[in-house]
Amino acid sequence: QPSVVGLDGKVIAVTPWLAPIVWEGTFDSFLIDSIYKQQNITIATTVFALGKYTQFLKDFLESAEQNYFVGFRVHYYLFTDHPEQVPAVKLGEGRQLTVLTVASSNRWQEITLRRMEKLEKLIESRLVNEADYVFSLDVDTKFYGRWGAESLGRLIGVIHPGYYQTHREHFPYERRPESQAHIPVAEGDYYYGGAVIGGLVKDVHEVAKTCREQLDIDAAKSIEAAWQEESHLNKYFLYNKPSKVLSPEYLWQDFKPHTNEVKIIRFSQVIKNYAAVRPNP
Ligand SMILES: CC(=O)N[C@H]1[C@@H](OP(=O)(O)OP(=O)(O)OC[C@H]2O[C@@H](n3ccc(=O)[nH]c3=O)[C@H](O)[C@@H]2O)O[C@H](CO)[C@H](O)[C@@H]1O
Ligand SMILES: [Mn+2]
Repeated sequence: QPSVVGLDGKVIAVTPWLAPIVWEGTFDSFLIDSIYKQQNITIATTVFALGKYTQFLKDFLESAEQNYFVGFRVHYYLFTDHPEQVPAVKLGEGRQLTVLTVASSNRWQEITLRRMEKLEKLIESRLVNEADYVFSLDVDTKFYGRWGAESLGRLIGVIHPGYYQTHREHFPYERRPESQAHIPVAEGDYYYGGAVIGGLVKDVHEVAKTCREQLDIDAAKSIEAAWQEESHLNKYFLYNKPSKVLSPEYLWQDFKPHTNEVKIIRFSQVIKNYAAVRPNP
């Protein structure tokens, strides 16, 4: 199992398959932005806000405008069942937001896992023509620090902040062999968070399509993986390694105390009252 933090307490900045792990101090932000700016790219960003999760949109969008790909062309695609609740947030130059209305659901598990299918279809219908890169992000989040072109690459996953020092036997992977998301106990590199998926449009399409197909096979057998699409994403990344891995700086949790290795918190899950925001327990 690859380490994320060494025995000396220093962070590890490369995976065993030679993909960078992005940490503060490993890149020159000005240089890396200027390289990608020359390519005149568009970064599509999908975000879902169904039911009571529309309450997270204002902070998500406002903090993204301050921190997320500042100076780049960013196109948010916002899926919601309450288009009237989308807040008016002033966007910077070159940035736009498209609201896409979707059906409501009374199960949070269904909402989160259906994102794969919606992402797959959106890429087919629009993103192939409208964007170069795409990120799918959780909405119950806030940006606190820079998130720029250092995060770009062919296929991007993020190390979940809750498990970066956990032995893989204890990762919450799906363990039932009947599920397509099954990962045996002696396998696994990292535990990736479902809150961030990114990369080239074509490569993210492959992730979304594969996970949607695997979710469908499970559903036909009435199996739902331990952490829904996150479990299927972890399975996908085990056999299709990300070309770049984002450190937990790119996915923190507000309730987690700061640690020495994480020098900057860039993106973090806000504290939420699950019972109050989700449609079902
Ligand atoms: C930090 C992290 O990696 N979080 C993952 C984790 O729990 P989380 O507790 O972060 O899941 P969550 O409740 O935030 O749901 C994921 C996302 O689905 C959307 N949503 C969900 C419920 C709802 O009523 N309305 C709505 O819009 C919303 O965009 C939300 O951000 O596991 C989930 C699958 O079980 C997802 O893989 C999440 O990405
Ligand atoms: Mn979340």
